[in-house]
Amino acid sequence: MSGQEGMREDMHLLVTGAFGQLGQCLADELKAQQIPHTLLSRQDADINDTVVLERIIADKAVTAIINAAAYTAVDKAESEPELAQRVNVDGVTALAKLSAHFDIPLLHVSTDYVFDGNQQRPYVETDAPSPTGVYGQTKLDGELAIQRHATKYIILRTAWVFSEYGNNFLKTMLRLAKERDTLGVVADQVGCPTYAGDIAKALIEIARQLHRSDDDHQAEYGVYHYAGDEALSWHGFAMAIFNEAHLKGRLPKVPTVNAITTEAYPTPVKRPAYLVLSNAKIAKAFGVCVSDWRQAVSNLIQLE
Ligand SMILES: NC(=O)C1=CN([C@@H]2O[C@H](COP(=O)(O)OP(=O)(O)OC[C@H]3O[C@@H](n4cnc5c(N)ncnc54)[C@H](O)[C@@H]3O)[C@@H](O)[C@H]2O)C=CC1
Repeated sequence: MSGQEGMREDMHLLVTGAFGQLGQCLADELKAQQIPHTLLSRQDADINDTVVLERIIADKAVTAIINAAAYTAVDKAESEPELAQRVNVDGVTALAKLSAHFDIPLLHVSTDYVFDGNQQRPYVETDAPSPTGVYGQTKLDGELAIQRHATKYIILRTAWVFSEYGNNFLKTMLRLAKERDTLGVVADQVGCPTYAGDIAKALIEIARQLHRSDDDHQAEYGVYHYAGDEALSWHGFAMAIFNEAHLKGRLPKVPTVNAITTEAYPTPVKRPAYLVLSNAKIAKAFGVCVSDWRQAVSNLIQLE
């Protein structure tokens, strides 16, 4: 557990799941912006542990919760649905109840996988969810639990998250490119790469705006989409990474990347074919910048 005190107004943000990919980007950003906060990893406090969380929220005078904790193993969830349910539904329900109890906003992160990807246009927040696997279903059930138990909430659905932390597509591709001359990458699934650092910035900016909003009725609580500003296939994403790494002198040779089909790369959960999230609602409500993922890729490769 760690925190910072007294740098800016009386806002104090509690981050759960603080040692995940997004959690670590939130930690970096909160420190950089000198915003008072408390970081809780799973070891510090399980999101199901209401008694511990209640004490921390009261002791620290927390003004909003940002939940970056989740069960995120999309395929594994098919064989351990109880575990996914415990975190993504039961734990999120506990946080929603705490949000209501303390009358503080809950900013929660959800996924594009609440949709089936069968639509031919970008998904807006009012499109009907239709998850294709256990992970997506538990994330949707978590959203519904928040809507049932809390009134001050932001549910931010995002997609294809990458960063300097944890395991993600960017890191996997850079590793594979150093090991192999030829790769096969799926070319018939389209989505929006999103830098976790940009999600962190967006969440903090929203928390700040909600905190400043004197009149709760003006606060734009609800469901939002937030994803990268340009959609492309995994194959296109891999090529963008390799070309940038090569340009920056971090990859001597761009490997041959064969475009393969979803059928040729079967996974326990069938991935959506076209899952593009519209950022229009969040841009209008909070004025946050969409994630410029190409810039983020370039910055991260520089750090390699
Ligand atoms: N990674 C991706 O591509 C995408 C992620 N998302 C969502 O973004 C959010 C953040 O994802 P990542 O940072 O990539 O995930 P991650 O798997 O890197 O981090 C999740 C963190 O939650 C913690 N956690 C798990 N169960 C917990 C519990 N019971 N109590 C407290 N902490 C617990 C884990 O220890 C881990 O540190 C999640 O809500 C995820 O569903 C949405 C779309 C795509």
